[in-house]
Amino acid sequence: MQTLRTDVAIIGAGTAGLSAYRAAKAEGKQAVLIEGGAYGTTCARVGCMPSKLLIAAAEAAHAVQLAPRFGVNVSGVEVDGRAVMARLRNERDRFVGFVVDGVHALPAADRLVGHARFIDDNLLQLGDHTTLRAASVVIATGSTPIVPEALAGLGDRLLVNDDVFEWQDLPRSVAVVGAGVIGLELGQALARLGVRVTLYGGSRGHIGPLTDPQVIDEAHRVFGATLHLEPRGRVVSASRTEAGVTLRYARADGTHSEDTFDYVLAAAGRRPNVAHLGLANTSLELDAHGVPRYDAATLQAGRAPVFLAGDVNDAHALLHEAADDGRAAGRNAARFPAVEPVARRAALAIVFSDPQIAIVGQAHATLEAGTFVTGAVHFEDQGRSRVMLKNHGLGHVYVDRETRRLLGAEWFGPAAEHIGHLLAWSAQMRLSVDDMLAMPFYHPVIEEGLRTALRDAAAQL
Ligand SMILES: Cc1cc2nc3c(=O)[nH]c(=O)nc-3n(C[C@H](O)[C@H](O)[C@H](O)COP(=O)(O)OP(=O)(O)OC[C@H]3O[C@@H](n4cnc5c(N)ncnc54)[C@H](O)[C@@H]3O)c2cc1C
Ligand SMILES: NC(=O)c1ccc[n+]([C@@H]2O[C@H](COP(=O)([O-])OP(=O)(O)OC[C@H]3O[C@@H](n4cnc5c(N)ncnc54)[C@H](O)[C@@H]3O)[C@@H](O)[C@H]2O)c1
Repeated sequence: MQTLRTDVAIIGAGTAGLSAYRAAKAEGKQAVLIEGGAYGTTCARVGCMPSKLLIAAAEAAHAVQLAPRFGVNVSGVEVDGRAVMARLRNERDRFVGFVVDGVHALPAADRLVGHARFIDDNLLQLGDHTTLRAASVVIATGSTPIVPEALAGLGDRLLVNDDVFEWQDLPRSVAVVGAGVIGLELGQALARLGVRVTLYGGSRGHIGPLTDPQVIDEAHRVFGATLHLEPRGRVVSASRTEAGVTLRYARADGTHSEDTFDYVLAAAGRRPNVAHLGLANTSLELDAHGVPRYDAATLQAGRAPVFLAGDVNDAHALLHEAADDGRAAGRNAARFPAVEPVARRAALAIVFSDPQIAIVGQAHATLEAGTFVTGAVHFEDQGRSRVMLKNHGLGHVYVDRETRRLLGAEWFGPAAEHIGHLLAWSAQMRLSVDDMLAMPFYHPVIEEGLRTALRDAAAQL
């Protein structure tokens, strides 16, 4: 057993960990990066990038299916599942390769391999080969998919996102359990690639990250028109049969459905990776999920020299937030005990479904009733969206009654990934609805839909 010392130990070489390592080094401190699994990050290996590659293939298939509605007839179109998955894996491996090369370029002494667990607040054990004493520690261990109890026991018929991206071919049918972000993105993409998909929502009827009841209703209606969506209910049982998995679902209205699929994909949320960290050996106070209580402004756990960055802190679970967290946690860990609050960017989350979803600034559920007005745009008759046969969705902007400032938005419509950025930049610049309406709007563009929503809000003030 070797014993090492460092200023900052970082557990997890994902996006948050890599960013924490660079920040600690930039402060002139010693830092080591500990990885217990494969290098390459969740985002590149089994998250953002492979999911967007699957969606890109699905969009290509969908564009062909839509072509006759423009008067463009196509014949003999088929989805070659093996080719779809081969491109996905090749491109994914390329992205992963860049990350792995970056890690290998770090000084060898700064890279430790092994599963880390705490012996006390400042002492870590790595596998059975190393103990590491650190003046401070950044926990950046990411998260793991949650498998609902009803799906336990399905063996190799149960999938999580990681498994999908290793497929050699597309299966015939998949039940997707959970209509959150992953469920929507992967469920819709698979359906568009010809896989028979049913998307099973949970008991509260959530869809994606939406919290605004009107936008949720519209999303249920629009997705329900093209996807087999069971919006609200509960999976009562799932059992292996010769044909695959038979799933029984109790709808909120008291009726039941039963269907058989090749596979079930668990997309019911993710939990922070804290279970095997030996946190009981530390002085840290843990919440009900076993996650150390920490200060959201400094990312410090209590008064200990321990910081939480990325998915493990259970706050945002987004790539850019993990990178920002890592930077802040790495810097504060290096400067400990002189920790400082971190300036955050305006909140922005995007779902790459079709239509896309963007949540900006304050989500509807976090706003205080009576303090804001809602400006709306319905996309059915929005000019450019209609031209492109993308005229589905509903966008809501929330504007403060007193200051007339943009507070947030829940946007479900075409090009929401771009509109979401305009909205997030406006929210961060603390623009008022009047400032935003004074900006240029070209014709004919989808941004004119944003202007409609802003005008609607302004008219109510
Ligand atoms: C399917 C999917 C699609 C996504 N799409 C998007 C998207 O489009 N846009 C977006 O912004 N976000 C997306 N995300 C979310 C994004 O991928 C995550 O928020 C981000 O990757 C989290 O980074 P992280 O550094 O916290 O965790 P990770 O990258 O998971 O890094 C954690 C690392 O810690 C290691 N580790 C864990 N425990 C230990 C231990 N005890 N000792 C040593 N090492 C340990 C793990 O092996 C891992 O390498 C997606 C996620 C998924 C699953
Ligand atoms: N485009 C992106 O940025 C992107 C893409 C994928 C994932 N992510 C990140 O990864 C996180 C995890 O994604 P996720 O989709 O797993 O989680 P999620 O929290 O977005 O969605 C999980 C959904 O499953 C439902 N659910 C829970 N238990 C259930 C059950 N037993 N049966 C049916 N439904 C159930 C929940 O109500 C919720 O709607 C996201 O919150 C997001 O931050 C981001």
